[in-house]
Amino acid sequence: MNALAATNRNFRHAARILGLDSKIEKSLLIPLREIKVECTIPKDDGSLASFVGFRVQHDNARGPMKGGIRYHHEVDPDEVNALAQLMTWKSAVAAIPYGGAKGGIGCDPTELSTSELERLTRVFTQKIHDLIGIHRDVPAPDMGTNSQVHLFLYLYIPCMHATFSYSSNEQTMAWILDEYSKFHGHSPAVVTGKPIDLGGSLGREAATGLGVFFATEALLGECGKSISEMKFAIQGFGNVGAWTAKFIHGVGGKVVAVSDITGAVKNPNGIDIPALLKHKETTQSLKDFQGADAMDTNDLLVHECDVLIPCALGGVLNKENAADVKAKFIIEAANHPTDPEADEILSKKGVVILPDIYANSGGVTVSYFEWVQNIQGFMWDEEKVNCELKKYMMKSFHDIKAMCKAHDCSLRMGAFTLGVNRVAHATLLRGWEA
Ligand SMILES: NC(=O)C1=CN([C@@H]2O[C@H](COP(=O)(O)OP(=O)(O)OC[C@H]3O[C@@H](n4cnc5c(N)ncnc54)[C@H](O)[C@@H]3O)[C@@H](O)[C@H]2O)C=CC1
Ligand SMILES: O=C(O)CCC(=O)C(=O)O
Repeated sequence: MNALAATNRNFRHAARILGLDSKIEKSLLIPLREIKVECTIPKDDGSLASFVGFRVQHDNARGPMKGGIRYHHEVDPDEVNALAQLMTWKSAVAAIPYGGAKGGIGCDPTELSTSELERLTRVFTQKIHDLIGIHRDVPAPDMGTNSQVHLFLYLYIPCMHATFSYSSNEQTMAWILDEYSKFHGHSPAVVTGKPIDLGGSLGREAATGLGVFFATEALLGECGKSISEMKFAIQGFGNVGAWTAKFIHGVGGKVVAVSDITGAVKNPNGIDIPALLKHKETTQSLKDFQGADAMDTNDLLVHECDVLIPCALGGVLNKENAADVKAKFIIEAANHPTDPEADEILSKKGVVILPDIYANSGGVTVSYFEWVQNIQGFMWDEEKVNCELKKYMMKSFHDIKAMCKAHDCSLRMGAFTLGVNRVAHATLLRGWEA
């Protein structure tokens, strides 16, 4: 089932549980605006290349629209539409004053040079700059816009030509900020997840992983268990996967398997995550890591473990593999990793699934803190950011549990009913339902 059909199905199920009026149900389902732009850039070899970019602005009843921008070869309008809708419910679940949006460009960022990526990002920003804005739509990082970009500074010193290399994880957001500011004046709050030197927030880089960690702790605690007694398998070792693994390893949780696009590794006694991070940083790959055995990447999702954390693509858990999943808990750090058919199979097996619109909401929550700091012109310290994040994650977990109790439903429907109800209420208060 495609991402949009799956998201719509979950929304309709929640609308039924809440007994929403059909007019308001329809108005919440249809996105406010769908933008499609062609971005043509000169490649480094002088040839021209065109890429299609999307920004879907789903809903703004609760505030400016908010959501990441993804660079991936599989980006398509339906998927961006689904991800934008998920952002609306996610912001509402987290109780932050935003609506939902998402963007993407159909490209393989690993095939583009740094200067080609910069040109592409700037052209995309030129095409959408009048439709985004501090109080309108605030982009952020997502898959492929988090990765390290290496910038080379050439510094000429007499008798010596020295090359200095600088790398940044937040470079894509810095380019968007710079390009947008050419049209509208310096506007740090137009984008979040940007470098600290340009007004980024301390703690934003780790925030989604830290939020996943707090969410996991809350769920396991509710079941009388703790992270330190559990075995984890993690799919994806980018921004979200790597930080999640680091936090889990930090409190004694055993990460027994990790995969990314380059391969997969396993160790039943637990992988040394700091060593794996160092290996990845040096080689850009999980291959040839000495502290674990190589395994087939396709086996990661069905690997022997207590807790499975997908941190990469959508739709990875489906009717083909759901019956073989060994984990008792699934924490959805990725967006829509579980399609509805898999959801049904896993639920019948008694697997507890913590849904994406709660589990990965740490990223957008700290994006909100970043936006607030930019608007206030006052920077928080990292301890304040992390303490506030914990408070938000705990509060929404309890709010979701209350919905589950009230409607006798799964955690996914608890989160969906919580989010949809808050957006429906804001819509009614504004008088938009007609
Ligand atoms: N970055 C953020 O703040 C947030 C991200 N998310 C979601 O988390 C997921 C991951 O995002 P990021 O970590 O930011 O992206 P990223 O680009 O930093 O990392 C993605 C990771 O997935 C791996 N990957 C790609 N295809 C794979 C495959 N077929 N098998 C195994 N691994 C594969 C990549 O190698 C990389 O390690 C996405 O679903 C994203 O929408 C959700 C909330 C916030
Ligand atoms: O940080 C943000 O504003 C949005 C992050 C995002 O795209 C997501 O939660 O899926």
